[in-house]
Amino acid sequence: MNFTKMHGLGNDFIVVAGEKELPADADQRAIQLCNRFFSIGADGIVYILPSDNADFKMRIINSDGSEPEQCGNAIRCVSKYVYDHKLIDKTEITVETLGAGVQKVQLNVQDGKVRTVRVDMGQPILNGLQVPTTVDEAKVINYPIEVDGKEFRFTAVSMGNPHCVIYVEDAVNFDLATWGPKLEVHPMFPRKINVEFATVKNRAYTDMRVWERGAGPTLACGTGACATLVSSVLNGLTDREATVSLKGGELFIEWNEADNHVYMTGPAEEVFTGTV
Ligand SMILES: N[C@@H](CCC[C@H](N)C(=O)O)C(=O)O
Repeated sequence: MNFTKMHGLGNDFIVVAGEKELPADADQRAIQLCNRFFSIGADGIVYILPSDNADFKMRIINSDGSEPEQCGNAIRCVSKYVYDHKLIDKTEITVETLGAGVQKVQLNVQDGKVRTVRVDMGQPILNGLQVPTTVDEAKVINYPIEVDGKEFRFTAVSMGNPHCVIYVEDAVNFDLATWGPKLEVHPMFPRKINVEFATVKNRAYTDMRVWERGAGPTLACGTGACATLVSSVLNGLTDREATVSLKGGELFIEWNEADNHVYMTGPAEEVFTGTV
Protein backbone atom coordinates (compact mmCIF):
# COMPACT_ATOMS: atom_id res chain seq x y z
CA MET A 1 0.00 0.00 0.00
CA ASN A 2 1.40 3.41 -0.97
CA PHE A 3 0.85 6.12 1.60
CA THR A 4 1.73 9.71 2.43
CA LYS A 5 2.38 10.75 6.00
CA MET A 6 0.70 14.09 6.72
CA HIS A 7 -0.27 16.16 9.71
CA GLY A 8 -2.40 19.10 10.76
CA LEU A 9 -0.65 20.77 13.71
CA GLY A 10 0.90 17.44 14.71
CA ASN A 11 -2.37 15.47 14.51
CA ASP A 12 -0.85 12.93 12.13
CA PHE A 13 -2.29 10.62 9.54
CA ILE A 14 -1.34 7.91 7.09
CA VAL A 15 -3.06 9.21 3.96
CA VAL A 16 -4.02 6.63 1.33
CA ALA A 17 -5.27 7.67 -2.12
CA GLY A 18 -6.25 5.52 -5.09
CA GLU A 19 -8.49 2.92 -3.43
CA LYS A 20 -12.09 2.74 -4.76
CA GLU A 21 -13.60 2.05 -1.34
CA LEU A 22 -12.68 1.50 2.28
CA PRO A 23 -10.81 -1.82 2.62
CA ALA A 24 -12.72 -4.56 4.45
CA ASP A 25 -9.93 -4.82 7.04
CA ALA A 26 -9.63 -1.03 7.55
CA ASP A 27 -9.94 -1.38 11.34
CA GLN A 28 -7.13 -3.95 11.62
CA ARG A 29 -4.88 -1.97 9.25
CA ALA A 30 -5.33 1.13 11.40
CA ILE A 31 -4.54 -0.69 14.65
CA GLN A 32 -1.41 -2.20 13.10
CA LEU A 33 -0.04 0.72 11.05
CA CYS A 34 -0.79 3.50 13.56
CA ASN A 35 1.33 1.77 16.21
CA ARG A 36 4.15 4.21 16.99
CA PHE A 37 6.64 1.56 18.12
CA PHE A 38 6.18 -1.35 15.73
CA SER A 39 4.93 0.41 12.57
CA ILE A 40 4.55 3.78 10.80
CA GLY A 41 2.76 5.47 13.70
CA ALA A 42 -0.15 7.91 13.41
CA ASP A 43 -3.36 9.07 15.04
CA GLY A 44 -5.37 7.55 12.19
CA ILE A 45 -5.52 6.36 8.57
CA VAL A 46 -7.29 8.62 6.09
CA TYR A 47 -8.63 7.27 2.79
CA ILE A 48 -9.27 9.61 -0.15
CA LEU A 49 -12.02 7.94 -2.19
CA PRO A 50 -14.23 8.81 -5.18
CA SER A 51 -17.53 10.54 -4.39
CA ASP A 52 -20.84 10.75 -6.26
CA ASN A 53 -21.77 14.17 -4.88
CA ALA A 54 -18.48 15.93 -4.08
CA ASP A 55 -14.98 16.21 -5.55
CA PHE A 56 -13.72 13.55 -3.12
CA LYS A 57 -14.90 11.42 -0.24
CA MET A 58 -12.86 11.12 2.96
CA ARG A 59 -13.05 8.24 5.42
CA ILE A 60 -10.91 8.17 8.53
CA ILE A 61 -10.15 5.33 10.91
CA ASN A 62 -8.87 6.17 14.41
CA SER A 63 -5.72 4.44 15.70
CA ASP A 64 -7.91 2.05 17.77
CA GLY A 65 -9.74 0.88 14.61
CA SER A 66 -12.99 2.80 15.23
CA GLU A 67 -14.46 5.02 12.51
CA PRO A 68 -15.40 8.60 13.41
CA GLU A 69 -17.91 10.68 11.49
CA GLN A 70 -15.56 13.58 10.81
CA CYS A 71 -12.05 14.94 11.36
CA GLY A 72 -11.10 18.59 10.97
CA ASN A 73 -7.34 18.17 10.69
CA ALA A 74 -7.72 15.28 8.23
CA ILE A 75 -9.98 17.27 5.90
CA ARG A 76 -7.25 19.95 5.64
CA CYS A 77 -4.66 17.24 4.88
CA VAL A 78 -6.92 15.65 2.24
CA SER A 79 -7.49 19.06 0.64
CA LYS A 80 -3.77 19.80 0.48
CA TYR A 81 -3.02 16.32 -0.85
CA VAL A 82 -5.48 16.43 -3.76
CA TYR A 83 -4.24 19.85 -4.89
CA ASP A 84 -0.49 19.34 -4.39
CA HIS A 85 -0.63 15.90 -6.05
CA LYS A 86 -2.60 17.38 -8.97
CA LEU A 87 -5.72 15.25 -8.50
CA ILE A 88 -7.61 18.51 -8.85
CA ASP A 89 -6.84 21.94 -10.31
CA LYS A 90 -9.07 24.40 -8.45
CA THR A 91 -8.87 26.17 -5.12
CA GLU A 92 -12.49 25.71 -4.04
CA ILE A 93 -13.32 22.06 -3.56
CA THR A 94 -15.90 19.85 -1.84
CA VAL A 95 -15.19 16.84 0.36
CA GLU A 96 -17.82 14.32 1.42
CA THR A 97 -17.54 13.06 5.00
CA LEU A 98 -19.19 10.11 6.71
CA GLY A 99 -21.17 12.05 9.30
CA ALA A 100 -20.90 15.77 8.56
CA GLY A 101 -22.16 15.86 4.97
CA VAL A 102 -20.33 17.54 2.10
CA GLN A 103 -17.97 20.27 3.24
CA LYS A 104 -16.78 23.25 1.23
CA VAL A 105 -13.05 23.94 1.34
CA GLN A 106 -11.01 26.97 0.26
CA LEU A 107 -7.33 26.44 -0.47
CA ASN A 108 -4.77 29.16 0.07
CA VAL A 109 -2.05 28.37 -2.48
CA GLN A 110 1.42 29.95 -2.55
CA ASP A 111 4.21 28.94 -4.95
CA GLY A 112 2.06 26.11 -6.30
CA LYS A 113 1.46 24.46 -2.90
CA VAL A 114 -1.39 24.65 -0.43
CA ARG A 115 -0.27 26.55 2.70
CA THR A 116 -3.49 26.96 4.68
CA VAL A 117 -7.00 25.60 4.29
CA ARG A 118 -10.33 27.15 5.32
CA VAL A 119 -13.11 24.61 5.82
CA ASP A 120 -16.84 25.24 6.20
CA MET A 121 -17.40 22.73 9.00
CA GLY A 122 -21.18 23.10 8.87
CA GLN A 123 -23.62 23.77 11.68
CA PRO A 124 -22.88 22.56 15.21
CA ILE A 125 -25.40 20.16 16.75
CA LEU A 126 -26.31 21.21 20.29
CA ASN A 127 -29.31 19.02 21.15
CA GLY A 128 -28.22 16.78 24.03
CA LEU A 129 -29.62 13.51 22.67
CA GLN A 130 -28.30 14.21 19.19
CA VAL A 131 -24.70 14.96 20.21
CA PRO A 132 -25.22 12.27 21.66
CA THR A 133 -25.35 12.53 25.44
CA THR A 134 -27.96 11.09 27.81
CA VAL A 135 -29.16 14.62 28.61
CA ASP A 136 -32.58 15.33 27.05
CA GLU A 137 -32.14 19.11 26.67
CA ALA A 138 -32.08 21.44 23.65
CA LYS A 139 -28.58 22.57 24.73
CA VAL A 140 -26.22 21.04 27.27
CA ILE A 141 -24.29 23.99 28.68
CA ASN A 142 -22.08 23.87 31.77
CA TYR A 143 -23.77 20.62 32.84
CA PRO A 144 -22.49 18.62 35.84
CA ILE A 145 -20.74 15.28 35.38
CA GLU A 146 -19.09 13.17 38.06
CA VAL A 147 -16.03 11.00 37.59
CA ASP A 148 -14.42 9.11 40.51
CA GLY A 149 -16.00 11.49 43.01
CA LYS A 150 -14.77 14.62 41.16
CA GLU A 151 -17.32 16.96 39.57
CA PHE A 152 -16.65 18.62 36.22
CA ARG A 153 -18.98 20.80 34.16
CA PHE A 154 -19.21 20.21 30.42
CA THR A 155 -20.78 21.75 27.35
CA ALA A 156 -21.77 19.26 24.64
CA VAL A 157 -21.27 20.02 20.93
CA SER A 158 -21.31 17.76 17.90
CA MET A 159 -19.44 18.82 14.78
CA GLY A 160 -20.59 15.56 13.15
CA ASN A 161 -18.56 13.82 15.86
CA PRO A 162 -19.24 14.27 19.59
CA HIS A 163 -17.33 16.61 21.92
CA CYS A 164 -17.56 17.70 25.53
CA VAL A 165 -15.78 20.90 26.49
CA ILE A 166 -14.65 21.40 30.08
CA TYR A 167 -13.17 24.67 31.37
CA VAL A 168 -10.21 24.28 33.74
CA GLU A 169 -7.82 26.72 35.37
CA ASP A 170 -4.78 25.70 33.36
CA ALA A 171 -5.49 23.57 30.29
CA VAL A 172 -1.82 23.50 29.26
CA ASN A 173 -0.75 21.71 32.46
CA PHE A 174 -3.98 19.80 33.07
CA ASP A 175 -3.75 16.08 33.92
CA LEU A 176 -5.17 14.89 30.61
CA ALA A 177 -3.97 11.30 31.02
CA THR A 178 -5.99 10.76 34.22
CA TRP A 179 -9.29 12.40 33.32
CA GLY A 180 -9.42 12.14 29.51
CA PRO A 181 -9.87 8.35 29.25
CA LYS A 182 -12.44 8.27 32.08
CA LEU A 183 -14.58 10.97 30.50
CA GLU A 184 -14.23 9.41 27.00
CA VAL A 185 -16.14 6.30 28.14
CA HIS A 186 -18.46 7.92 30.71
CA PRO A 187 -22.01 6.43 30.58
CA MET A 188 -23.44 9.90 29.81
CA PHE A 189 -21.89 9.55 26.32
CA PRO A 190 -23.48 6.63 24.43
CA ARG A 191 -21.04 6.79 21.48
CA LYS A 192 -18.08 7.76 23.69
CA ILE A 193 -16.76 11.32 23.33
CA ASN A 194 -13.83 13.58 22.46
CA VAL A 195 -12.85 15.58 25.54
CA GLU A 196 -11.53 19.16 25.35
CA PHE A 197 -10.04 20.88 28.40
CA ALA A 198 -10.00 24.63 27.77
CA THR A 199 -8.79 27.83 29.42
CA VAL A 200 -10.04 31.11 27.97
CA LYS A 201 -7.20 33.65 27.96
CA ASN A 202 -9.23 36.51 26.48
CA ARG A 203 -12.28 36.94 24.24
CA ALA A 204 -10.28 36.03 21.15
CA TYR A 205 -7.83 33.41 22.45
CA THR A 206 -8.28 30.05 24.17
CA ASP A 207 -5.82 27.35 25.23
CA MET A 208 -7.12 23.84 24.70
CA ARG A 209 -5.82 20.30 25.21
CA VAL A 210 -7.63 17.30 23.83
CA TRP A 211 -8.21 13.66 24.67
CA GLU A 212 -9.58 12.11 21.49
CA ARG A 213 -12.06 9.28 21.31
CA GLY A 214 -10.26 6.32 19.75
CA ALA A 215 -6.85 8.00 19.62
CA GLY A 216 -6.03 9.38 23.10
CA PRO A 217 -3.98 12.53 23.63
CA THR A 218 -3.31 14.12 20.23
CA LEU A 219 -1.41 17.34 19.50
CA ALA A 220 -4.46 18.96 17.90
CA CYS A 221 -8.10 18.35 17.03
CA GLY A 222 -9.84 20.45 14.38
CA THR A 223 -13.39 19.48 15.29
CA GLY A 224 -12.39 19.88 18.95
CA ALA A 225 -11.22 23.43 18.31
CA CYS A 226 -14.56 24.18 16.56
CA ALA A 227 -16.51 22.63 19.47
CA THR A 228 -14.44 24.70 21.93
CA LEU A 229 -15.24 27.97 20.15
CA VAL A 230 -18.96 27.13 19.98
CA SER A 231 -18.93 26.17 23.66
CA SER A 232 -17.12 29.38 24.60
CA VAL A 233 -19.71 31.48 22.77
CA LEU A 234 -22.56 29.56 24.44
CA ASN A 235 -20.94 30.16 27.84
CA GLY A 236 -20.40 33.87 27.07
CA LEU A 237 -16.63 33.54 27.32
CA THR A 238 -15.37 34.52 23.85
CA ASP A 239 -16.48 36.33 20.73
CA ARG A 240 -17.61 34.36 17.68
CA GLU A 241 -14.11 34.54 16.13
CA ALA A 242 -11.17 33.28 18.15
CA THR A 243 -7.83 31.52 17.97
CA VAL A 244 -7.70 28.13 19.67
CA SER A 245 -4.18 27.26 20.78
CA LEU A 246 -3.41 23.54 20.81
CA LYS A 247 -0.26 21.67 21.74
CA GLY A 248 0.71 21.48 18.04
CA GLY A 249 -0.17 25.07 17.07
CA GLU A 250 -3.07 27.43 16.45
CA LEU A 251 -6.36 27.22 14.57
CA PHE A 252 -8.56 30.20 13.74
CA ILE A 253 -12.25 29.42 14.25
CA GLU A 254 -15.32 31.48 13.34
CA TRP A 255 -18.96 30.71 14.19
CA ASN A 256 -20.85 32.79 11.66
CA GLU A 257 -24.05 34.28 13.06
CA ALA A 258 -25.74 34.64 9.64
CA ASP A 259 -25.52 31.03 8.44
CA ASN A 260 -24.80 29.33 11.81
CA HIS A 261 -21.82 27.56 10.18
CA VAL A 262 -18.45 27.08 11.84
CA TYR A 263 -15.34 27.87 9.77
CA MET A 264 -11.89 26.50 10.57
CA THR A 265 -8.64 27.85 9.11
CA GLY A 266 -5.26 26.22 9.60
CA PRO A 267 -2.25 24.55 7.97
CA ALA A 268 -1.61 21.04 6.69
CA GLU A 269 1.78 19.48 5.99
CA GLU A 270 3.17 16.55 4.05
CA VAL A 271 6.03 14.76 5.84
CA PHE A 272 7.09 11.75 3.75
CA THR A 273 5.79 9.08 1.40
CA GLY A 274 6.26 5.33 1.67
CA THR A 275 5.08 1.85 0.80
CA VAL A 276 4.08 -0.71 3.36
N1 LIG B 1 -8.45 14.71 15.14
C1 LIG B 1 -9.72 14.95 14.64
C2 LIG B 1 -10.87 14.18 15.12
C3 LIG B 1 -10.70 12.67 14.80
C4 LIG B 1 -11.87 11.84 15.19
C5 LIG B 1 -12.04 11.67 16.66
N2 LIG B 1 -10.97 10.92 17.25
C6 LIG B 1 -13.39 10.97 16.93
O1 LIG B 1 -13.41 9.74 17.20
O2 LIG B 1 -14.41 11.63 16.84
C7 LIG B 1 -9.99 16.38 14.24
O3 LIG B 1 -9.00 17.06 13.88
O4 LIG B 1 -11.13 16.80 14.18
